[in-house]
Amino acid sequence: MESKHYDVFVIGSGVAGQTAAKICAKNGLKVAIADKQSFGGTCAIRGCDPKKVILQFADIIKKTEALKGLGIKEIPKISWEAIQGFKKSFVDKVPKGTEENLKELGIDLYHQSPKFISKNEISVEGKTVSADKFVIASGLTPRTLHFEGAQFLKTSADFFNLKKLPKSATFIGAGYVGMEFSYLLSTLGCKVTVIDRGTQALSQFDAFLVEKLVENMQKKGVKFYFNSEIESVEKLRKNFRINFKQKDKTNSVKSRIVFNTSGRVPATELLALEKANIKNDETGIIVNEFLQNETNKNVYACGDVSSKSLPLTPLSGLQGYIVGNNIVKENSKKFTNPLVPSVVFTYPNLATVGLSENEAIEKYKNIKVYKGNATHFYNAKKSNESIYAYKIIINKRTDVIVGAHLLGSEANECINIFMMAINQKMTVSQFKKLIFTYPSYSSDLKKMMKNPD
Ligand SMILES: Cc1cc2nc3c(=O)[nH]c(=O)nc-3n(C[C@H](O)[C@H](O)[C@H](O)COP(=O)(O)OP(=O)(O)OC[C@H]3O[C@@H](n4cnc5c(N)ncnc54)[C@H](O)[C@@H]3O)c2cc1C
Ligand SMILES: NC(=O)c1ccc[n+]([C@@H]2O[C@H](COP(=O)([O-])OP(=O)(O)OC[C@H]3O[C@@H](n4cnc5c(N)ncnc54)[C@H](O)[C@@H]3O)[C@@H](O)[C@H]2O)c1
Repeated sequence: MESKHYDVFVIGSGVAGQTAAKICAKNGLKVAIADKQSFGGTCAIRGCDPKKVILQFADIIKKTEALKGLGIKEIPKISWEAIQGFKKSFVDKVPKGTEENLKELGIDLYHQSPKFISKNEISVEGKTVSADKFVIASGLTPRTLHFEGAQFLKTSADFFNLKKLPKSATFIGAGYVGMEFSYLLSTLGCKVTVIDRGTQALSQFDAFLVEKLVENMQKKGVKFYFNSEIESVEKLRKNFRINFKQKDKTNSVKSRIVFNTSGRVPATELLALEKANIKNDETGIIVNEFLQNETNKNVYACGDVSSKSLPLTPLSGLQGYIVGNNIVKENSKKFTNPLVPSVVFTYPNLATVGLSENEAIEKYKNIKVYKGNATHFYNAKKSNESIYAYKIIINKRTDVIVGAHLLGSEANECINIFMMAINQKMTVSQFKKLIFTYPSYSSDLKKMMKNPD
């Protein structure tokens, strides 16, 4: 077998792997990167970016629906084929652009999953390749479900390749992916069912706001089943029948397509980590504050696959940057959990940053909560929005803002203002002294902190 040696071998060409690889190459190291799929990673090809291209059409429908009869005569009709074509115009460029970019930096590319064969060797494309350092940045992959008929389930990656809009769809899992896609399909006219084993959708988000979002989707015809365990999926002539147990009651729904949106797990299965003594568990590759594996110090992990990650793009980029720097200048940077805002791109969006109400009680004991509906605010009224709500958490002793949770059409942008306020440890009175543009949604944030709950 042919053999080769690199200073750094990176597994995975998403934002985390690319960032680490580029830093190493720019600092004169001999670098290779392998991906088993098209180069570019989840966010750019099968995640955030193509999703946002498609979602904006659903958002336009929602906005115009609210203004129908108030100036809008007809709700725009969409062409799924044209939307997919527009989305493709972004996605199709990614693999070639990514590869060219990496090659220009002198990085060697491999198009296969490598397998570790020893602590510092892998086998890939028929070669034995050794390296001084390895970076594992292989991301997450959909969780495998184990009931009868699970082979019929589609994944989020399949969603992006739907040739036509299904008449009906079922989502197993009401997390980020299940909620964003069910909002999208239901708005475009598909009959949607969502089944989750938990007690609520989006368990990481504030229950008061999630309930409002779910109620709103229910009003638009989305059916939700919580506390439900799937028993089997049967293939019928045109449809699938999804059989599930809700508490002790057996139930079933039929739909044209069924998506597994039950979460994503670390993509490590193909790597034969045990051959290199790389400790991992269900949270991913176990790493220390330098994002270095403790059982094999020549291995770093960054992005979704690292045990210290939250699966969000900005965090993957940050971790890739830290790993790149720690390889170039031995362990010069520590990963300390930054404040990470997050948003579910339904309409309205659901956004969060900082502490939840319970976390704040645990940490500070005495807290103040500003909570309520903002549908009477001018911004909501002028767009005839029927859902706009908030919960903002304050440390009562210091008056410092410690958490913010927003449900509104511009929550995805407004949450960043709270991210900065929390980062700066701003008090409510300092926040209220700032001048914001008017009548912007950000100016509503000051109004939200008027009367504590
Ligand atoms: C549908 C969807 C929507 C999302 N929307 C958002 C959003 O709006 N905002 C946000 O912040 N985040 C979003 N995310 C999460 C975001 O996409 C990830 O956090 C981010 O892409 C992780 O980057 P990464 O580099 O760690 O991993 P990835 O981008 O997943 O890259 C990992 C790469 O490794 C490759 N790989 C895997 N196994 C192997 C192997 N054995 N050998 C070789 N290569 C391998 C994969 O093919 C992939 O290219 C979304 C995710 C999904 C699925
Ligand atoms: N807007 C965004 O930033 C965005 C969008 C999509 C994904 N993401 C990232 O990707 C990650 C994965 O998202 P996701 O939606 O795949 O997972 P998730 O963890 O957000 O949600 C999974 C849901 O499936 C349910 N579930 C699990 N097993 C089940 C079963 N057997 N039957 C029924 N329900 C089951 C869980 O209770 C949960 O509600 C997220 O954590 C997020 O960080 C982010």
